[in-house]
Amino acid sequence: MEKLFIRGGHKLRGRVQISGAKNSAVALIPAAILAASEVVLDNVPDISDVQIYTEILEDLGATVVRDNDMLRIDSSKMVAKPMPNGKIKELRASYYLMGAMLGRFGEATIGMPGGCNLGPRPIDQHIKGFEALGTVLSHERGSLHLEGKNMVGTRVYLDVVSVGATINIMLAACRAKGRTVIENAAKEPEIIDVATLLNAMGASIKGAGTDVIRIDGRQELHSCRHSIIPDRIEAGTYMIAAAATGGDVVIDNIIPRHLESLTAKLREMNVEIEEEDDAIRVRGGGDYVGIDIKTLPYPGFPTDLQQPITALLTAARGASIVTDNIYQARFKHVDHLLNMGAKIKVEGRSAVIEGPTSLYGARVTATDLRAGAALVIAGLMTEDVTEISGLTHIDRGYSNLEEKLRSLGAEMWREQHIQSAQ
Ligand SMILES: CC(=O)N[C@H]1[C@@H](OP(=O)(O)OP(=O)(O)OC[C@H]2O[C@@H](n3ccc(=O)[nH]c3=O)[C@H](O)[C@@H]2O)O[C@H](CO)[C@@H](O)[C@@H]1O
Ligand SMILES: C=C(OP(=O)(O)O)C(=O)O
Repeated sequence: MEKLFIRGGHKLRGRVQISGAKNSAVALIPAAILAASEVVLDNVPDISDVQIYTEILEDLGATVVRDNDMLRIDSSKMVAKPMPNGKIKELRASYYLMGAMLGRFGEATIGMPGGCNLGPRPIDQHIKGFEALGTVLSHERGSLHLEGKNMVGTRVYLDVVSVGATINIMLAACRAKGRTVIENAAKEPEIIDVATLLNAMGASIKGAGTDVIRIDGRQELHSCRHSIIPDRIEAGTYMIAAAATGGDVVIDNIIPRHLESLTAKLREMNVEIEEEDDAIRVRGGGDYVGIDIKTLPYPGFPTDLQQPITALLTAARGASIVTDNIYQARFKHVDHLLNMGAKIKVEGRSAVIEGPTSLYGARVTATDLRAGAALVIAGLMTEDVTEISGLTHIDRGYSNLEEKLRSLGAEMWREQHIQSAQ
């Protein structure tokens, strides 16, 4: 088992380059199979979710070649084999193979997706969309079988604003006959990125980024090359880390507009922020005041930054209340922050943070991806050593985390530990 050690007490300084977005990459890779020819993606992050996705496509007969941050996906020899659990369970975004395989082959047999355990994560809205398009669903030995050889465009109203359902329905609808309209669609930048790729492949998608998306189905999609948008959650994590250490960091290769909700909240706390065209400079170290945060679908405050900002709020004067309106159980990081000296109470969907407290090093575990990010930030805030296990979660979503943080002055290293037999 690998562990990450962080010796805190260093102010982060310098510039950091943000990688391509995880939540785009894991949708664009399956989207690429809608063309039975080569699709090239640039700015692909070096994260385990991408690696596992690559292996899933290879298991299905595709050829995937990685060259630094470029990925060539040739799915011309791909076949519609069943995809039982195993790798499918290792990430959330494997659910996109439902829409993508339906679009490409008119059928899919797939196990249930995994991803971070944040409380219930149903996929009823994905299913609602597939059924509305004329897909017939059945259960086969723990897998879901979708049969949709004659999908016909239709109107789908999402009862819950869902990133995954919006993208999944878009993927299937690209190959359905006629027009599909998704109402109450999610508006996240990653959805625009997927629509941009699909349109470059010959699809006709209008309205991505608004809550009504219109898709006119096409018989065939073709090759193209596409560069993935910057990861706003990775960028936000570095912004918070810069503020948390009282540092001075320029976060490069980003779209500042995608981070407006975080920028506004950091300013409210008294963090100094300057926006440039494709960069943000964060200068910390002032007298931070406690604030309230409510997570919401985009353009609201992202749930994926709720855990990292909770670590920072331990340094703010007074009480802060962080409410997660998207996931009811996204508070597993709190117990570990308590072990590091934080004063936090979880009440229902909210965490109430009393500050300022001085955090100290402890042995903690990343229970999920952004819990891991919160603990890394907390570790940077201490004056001593923090030992973090559960690194497979962190590796799902952060490209070269240690390398990037070390280049900003952090002191951190990984060690292999043999697990003792109990
Ligand atoms: C791979 C990926 O892109 N993951 C992101 C995606 O997850 P994911 O696509 O799973 O999240 P959704 O936007 O679908 O979920 C939003 C809310 O809707 C609920 N829901 C969702 C679908 C459904 O069929 N029924 C239903 O009730 C979920 O339980 C949740 O409460 O968006 C989340 C919300 O921004 C982010 O935290 C994740 O990082
Ligand atoms: C929840 C997340 O990821 P996933 O949906 O892939 O589990 C995340 O990126 O914070």
